[in-house]
Amino acid sequence: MILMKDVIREGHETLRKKAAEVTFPLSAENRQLGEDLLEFLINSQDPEIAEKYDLRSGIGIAAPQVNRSVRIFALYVPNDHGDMVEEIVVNPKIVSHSVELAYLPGGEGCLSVDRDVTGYVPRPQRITVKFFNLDGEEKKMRLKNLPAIAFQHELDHLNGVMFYDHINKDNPYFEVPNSHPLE
Ligand SMILES: O=CN(O)CCNC(=O)c1cccc(Cl)c1Cl
Ligand code: NI
Repeated sequence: MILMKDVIREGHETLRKKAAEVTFPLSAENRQLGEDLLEFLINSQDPEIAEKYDLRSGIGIAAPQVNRSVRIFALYVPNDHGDMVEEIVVNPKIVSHSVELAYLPGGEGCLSVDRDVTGYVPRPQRITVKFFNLDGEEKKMRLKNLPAIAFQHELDHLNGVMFYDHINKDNPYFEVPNSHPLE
C-alpha cells in the first residue's frame, strides 16, 4: 500500500517533469500502480485507516507523486449528487472545456506540498475528457465542478504543473472574470 513516506515533495525534480504515456497492454507494474493509487485515496478517506497509517486525505493522486513519471492518476471524489467518481485514469486528454471557470473558495491542497498555499485556482468548470482504463478501453466522460477541478489538478501533475502555478501572484484572491466559487 502507498504511504505518506512514498509521496515525493516540492523540490523533487519528478514533480516538474512531463510524464510519459504508457502503452497497452499495461505492464504488471503499471497495472499495480493504478490500483495502488486508487486504494490510497479510498484508504485516505477512511477515518480509521487514515489515522492508523497517518494518511493525508486526497480526492486524487497522480503517479509522479510517488516518483513514477507515467501518465496514470486516480480519482475518488464526490460529484454534485454525492455519488463517488471512482476512476483509474490512463493517458488522459481534455477534449473540450467550458468558457466558464470555477474555483474552490478555500483554495487547493497537494500531498506534495507541505505548506498552506492560499489563493484561488481558477479552472474550467466543465470538461469533456478521454482516457483509457487499465484494460486499454477508451472512456469519454463529461465532468463538472469538484470532479472537473480534481481531474485538472491531477492532469497538471502529469505535466509538471503545481496548483499554485495558477494563483494570481499580485492578488491571490483575484476573481477572474467569468469564474464562480464552488460552494
Ligand atoms: O494531486 C493530488 N493530491 O495532491 C492529493 C491532495 N489534494 C487533494 O486531494 C485536493 C485538495 C483540494 C483540491 C483539489 Cl483539486 C485536490 Cl486534488
Ligand atoms: Ni496534488
